This record gives sequence, structure tokens and C-alpha cells, in this order.
Amino acid sequence: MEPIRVVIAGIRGKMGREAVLAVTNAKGMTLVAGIDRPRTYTEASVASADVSFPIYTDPSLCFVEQKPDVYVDLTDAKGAQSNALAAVEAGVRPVIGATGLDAEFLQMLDQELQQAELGGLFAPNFAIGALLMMRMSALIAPFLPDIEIIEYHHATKKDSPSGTAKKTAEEIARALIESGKEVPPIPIHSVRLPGFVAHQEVIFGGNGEHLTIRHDSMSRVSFMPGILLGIQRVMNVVGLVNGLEHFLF
Ligand SMILES: NC(=O)C1=CN([C@@H]2O[C@H](COP(=O)(O)OP(=O)(O)OC[C@H]3O[C@@H](n4cnc5c(N)ncnc54)[C@H](OP(=O)(O)O)[C@@H]3O)[C@@H](O)[C@H]2O)C=CC1
Ligand SMILES: O=C(O)C1=N[C@H](C(=O)O)C[C@H](O)C1
Repeated sequence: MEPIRVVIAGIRGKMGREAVLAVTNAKGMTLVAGIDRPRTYTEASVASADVSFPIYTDPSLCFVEQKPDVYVDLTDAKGAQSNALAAVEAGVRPVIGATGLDAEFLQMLDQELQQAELGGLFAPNFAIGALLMMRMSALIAPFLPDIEIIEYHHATKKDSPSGTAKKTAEEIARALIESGKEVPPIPIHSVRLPGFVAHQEVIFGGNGEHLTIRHDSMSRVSFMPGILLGIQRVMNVVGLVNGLEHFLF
């Protein structure tokens, strides 16, 4: 079988550089290009993967020239929106890891993908432990429905609250509705400090007791198996899959 042709958008970023290593070392896929903003300084950090590939600033040109099967978006909410639309236009499947996209856009992207008979994935968190944290939170919520979320991220994170915290609150709300319970407000507290990568606590309050579920991504390698799974699985679906958990559980 031909390897899956992959483009990474945001390739010079913290996640993009890690994804270069993951994709180039993975079987069954090949990194054909990157997308990022123009830079004037040297490319040492991306080149450290010891592979060579072109980096485009124009996503449409990249998709037309490189004809990828899948592109992985690790830019930001604004970049991901325009990149994803350019991708669908060019017949390329988006795997969006960038966070901060709103529900209306995701709904519209799903319709575009359905029309084009293409698959896509929006995954606000690719780490298996984070997906389990969300799943466990939904399981616990009907029994202890007084809940607050604290998320801790590195100081350069652009969006707040994190995509993971928003998704956790959505999953908890879904579980409460399904079990016939009222959905109380679920406050989200965002901490942005040097020293953190990506961490979250979901605290359930009860009578004289607390239950806390905590997940820590100490390194961005934690997200890489999920990215690779998303690239593989998005080849065999039609429409937008909202959350990597749909490929796992
Ligand atoms: N789903 C998941 O599991 C995870 C998701 N994320 C998300 O991934 C995204 C990237 O995170 P991170 O790597 O830390 O961020 P970085 O800022 O380190 O990297 C983002 C890169 O994308 C570039 N970029 C931004 N906008 C555009 C655009 N419109 N066109 C082209 N390039 C663009 C940036 O350039 P410049 O610096 O010039 O802006 C930068 O090089 C965030 O949305 C974050 O929330 C992060 C970790 C895990
Ligand atoms: O910006 C980050 O770093 C992360 N972003 C995602 C989010 O917003 O939830 C995933 C993870 O928390 C790391």
C-alpha cells in the first residue's frame, strides 16, 4: 500500500516540531511538506529531524503541489479555519489539533466534508490519558455533579480556556443530561505559567468529600501516538469526527 502523504501546518511550532519527528519515524506515512508563516531566522529546529521537505506559506499552493492525503493542523484557531477550508477545497483530509475553534465552524466544516465525501478529525487533545480523564469525568459526574475544572498550561498558550477543558465540560454536561440530571454551571479556571506543559484537574465535590481526576502532559511526545492514529483513521471516514475518543473507545 502507498504511504499516506502528510502535511503539517504550524511545523515550526512546539507541536509541529515534535510531529515532524513522529511522522517521519512512523510506518505507512510520509511527510511531504510543512506550512507555517514566513521566517527570517534559520531553520535549525525543524531541520533537526534530519529530513528535508518544503515549507509553504500558502496552504492552497501546498495542497495543489504536494497532493497530500492528510494535513495536520497545529497552528491556532484562525489558521486552522482557513487551512481546513483550503484543504477540503483541494480534497485533503484535515486532522485539526489546534484549539479555540467554535462549534459553528466545526458544524460547517462537517457539512463541507460530507459534501466532498472526505473524512476529517477535530481533536482538542491527542493524549490517551487526557481522553481517559474526560471519559472518567463523564462517568463520575452523575454521582457527584458539583464540579470545577482547573487547567494549567505554559505561558505562551494563546487560547483560554483550553480546548480540553471545554471538551471536558461538554462531555460532563452530556453525561448529566443522559442520566436525567440538571446541568449546573461548570466553572473553568485557567492558569498560564512558565514550567507547565499541559495539565488538568477535574474536582468533584460531595458531602464531606472530594474526588479529583488529574492528567499531566509533561512532554509533547504524549500527543504523538494520537496524532498518528488520527492520520491513519481519518482515511476511512466521511465527515468530521469530533474527538479522538471516537477512534479509541
Ligand atoms: N490537540 C492537542 O493534543 C494539542 C493541541 N495543541 C494546540 O496546537 C496549537 C499549536 O500549539 P503550539 O505548537 O504550542 O503553538 P506554537 O505557537 O508553538 O506553534 C504554532 C505555529 O503555527 C504558526 N502559525 C500560527 N498561525 C498560522 C497561520 N495562520 N498560518 C501558518 N502558520 C501559523 C505559528 O507561527 P507564529 O509563531 O509566527 O505565530 C507557529 O510556528 C494550539 O492551538 C494548541 O492549543 C497543542 C498541544 C496539544
Ligand atoms: O496549547 C497547548 O499546549 C495544549 N492545547 C490543547 C488544549 O487547548 O486543550 C491540548 C493540550 O492541553 C495542550
